Amino acid sequence: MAQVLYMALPVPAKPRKAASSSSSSKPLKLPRRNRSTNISIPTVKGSGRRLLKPQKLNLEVSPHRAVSAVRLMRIELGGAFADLLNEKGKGSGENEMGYVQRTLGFRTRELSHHDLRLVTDIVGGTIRWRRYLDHLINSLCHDKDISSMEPLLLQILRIGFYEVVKLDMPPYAVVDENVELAKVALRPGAGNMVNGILRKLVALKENGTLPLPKVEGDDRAQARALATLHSHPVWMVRRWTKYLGQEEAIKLMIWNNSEPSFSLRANRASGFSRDDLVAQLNALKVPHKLSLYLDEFVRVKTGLQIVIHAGLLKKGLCSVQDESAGLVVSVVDPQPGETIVDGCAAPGGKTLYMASHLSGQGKVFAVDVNSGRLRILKETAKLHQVDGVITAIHADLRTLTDNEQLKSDKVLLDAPCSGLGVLSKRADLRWNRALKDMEELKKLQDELLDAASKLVKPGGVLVYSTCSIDPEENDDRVAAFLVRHPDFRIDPVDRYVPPDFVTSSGFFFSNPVKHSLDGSFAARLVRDS
Ligand SMILES: C[S@@+](CC[C@H](N)C(=O)[O-])C[C@H]1O[C@@H](n2cnc3c(N)ncnc32)[C@H](O)[C@@H]1O
Repeated sequence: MAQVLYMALPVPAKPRKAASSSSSSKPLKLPRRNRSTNISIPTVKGSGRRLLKPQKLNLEVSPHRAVSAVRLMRIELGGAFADLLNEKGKGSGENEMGYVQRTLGFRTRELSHHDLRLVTDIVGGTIRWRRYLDHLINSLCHDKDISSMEPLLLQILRIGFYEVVKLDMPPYAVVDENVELAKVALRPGAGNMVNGILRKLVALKENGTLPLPKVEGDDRAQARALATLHSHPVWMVRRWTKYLGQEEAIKLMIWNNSEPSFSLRANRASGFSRDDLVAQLNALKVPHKLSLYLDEFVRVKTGLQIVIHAGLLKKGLCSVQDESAGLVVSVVDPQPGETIVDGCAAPGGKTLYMASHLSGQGKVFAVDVNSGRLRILKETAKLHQVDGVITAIHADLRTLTDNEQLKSDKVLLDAPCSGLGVLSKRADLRWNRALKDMEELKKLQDELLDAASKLVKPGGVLVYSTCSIDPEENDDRVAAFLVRHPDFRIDPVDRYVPPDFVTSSGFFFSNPVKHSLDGSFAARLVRDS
C-alpha cells in the first residue's frame, strides 16, 4: 500500500549525496542494493480505476537523466523533434515513461515539473554541444571509436560530459548518477567505463587541460576548430565566416548556444490585452519584460513552463511567438476588410496574428501542403476566436495560381527555409541541415514566389519572408524574383517596423546577435496597378 501511495503522490527527489568539487583519486564505490522492484501501478482512466500489469519501477536512477538519455536516443536515431517546450501531451514526461520502459527495461518515478525542466535543459544543451562533447569523448576514449559505441552508452557519456563541462555541476554527483544509470540500464561493466572516463574528464577540467583544438592554420583548419569549439557543422562556420567575418560568426554561434528566450503574444481577438497578460504573469511570478517593438508582446526568459501549466495557451489567451515573427506581420500590415493569402501558413503563427488584426472583417486564406500542420492551425484558430475570418486550404501553393477567387489584396509567403535564424530555439536543427539542402530550398523558394505573385491583385502587396539569416535565401531570392517579375517593385519597410530593423535595400531583417530575437527576413513588394 505504501508503494501505491508513493505513485499517487508527488515524490520528493532522492536525497543527494554530499557534493564534492574535488575529484578524489579513489574509485567511486556504489552501494550494492536492489535497485528495482515490481509493483502494481494504479491509474485512473475515465471514471473507474484500472490496474496496469506490474511494471519494473526503479527508484534509484535519477528520473530526469534516464528520460533525457532515452529522449536523446529517440531524437538521434528516430529523428523525433526535440520538444524543448515540453508541453503536456506528445513528447511530454507522461508519455515518455513508456519509451523509458521499452528502452531501458524499467520505469522511473513520474517526472515532477522540476524534473521536466532538467530534462529540457539537459536534452537541449547536450544536442547543442554534441560536436564539442563528442570531440572530448573521442579524445578520452583512445581505444574506442564513438561511432561504434552503443547508442545508450554514448548518450549517457554525453550527458555526463555536458553536466561537468558546461553546467559545472558537482563532479561527484554527476559521476555517481551517470555510473548508476549505465550500470542499471546496460551492465556493471558499462558503469565502470563511464566511471573511468568521467573521472578523467573531471581531472582534466580541474587542471585546465581539456584537449580542445586551437584556432590556427588555413581557413579550413580554423573553421574545423571553431566548429568544434562552438559546436556547429563546419559548413555553417565557413558560410558565416564568408558572409559575416570570423568575429560575427563566433558571436552568432555563441548566441545559438545560449538559452533561448521566448515571447508571448496576448490574443486581443479573445479580448485578452497585454495588460491582462502582464497581470497573469505577475500572479504566476514569471519574470517578464514588455516588448520594445510590439504592443501585444511580452518577453519571458524563464518560466514558460509555468505559463504552459497555468493553461494560458490552452485557453487561447496567448501564443508563444517570437517578436521577429510579429514584425513580419507588421510588414504585411493587415487591415480590416482586406483579403489576404497566407501561402505557407501552417502551423499558423502569422495567420492567427494577421487574423486578429482584421477585427472580424476580411478574410485570410491559409494555404499549406501539410495536412497535419494545417489541422493544428484550424484548431488554434477556433481557440483564438479568429476562425470566422480564416479559410484553411490544403494544397500545394504552386497548384493554385489560376484560382481567381484567391486573388487578394495581400499575399504573405512565409517560405520553407533552412531555419538558420532560429538555431537557439531549435537545438537539433543545425545537425539536420546540410549544405545541399540550400540549393533545393532556393529552387522551392523561387517556385513559391512565382506562384504567390500570381495571387496578388494589381496594386496589391506580396510579402516574402523567411526565418533564415542567409542572404542566398533572402535578398538574393528577391533580386532574382524582381528580374523575373518586372511588374513588382520594392516597397521599403520603414513605415512598418522600427528603423533599426530596416536594411539598406529597404527590407526587414532581425539579427539574433544585435536584436536578441530570432533571425528573420521580410521584403514588401508591390505589384503595378
Ligand atoms: C516556415 S513554415 C510556415 C510557418 C507559418 N507561416 C507560421 O508562422 O506558423 C513553412 C510552411 O510551408 C509549407 N509548405 C512547404 N511547401 C509548400 C507548398 N509547396 N505549398 C504550400 N505550403 C508549403 C510547410 O508545410 C510549412 O508549414
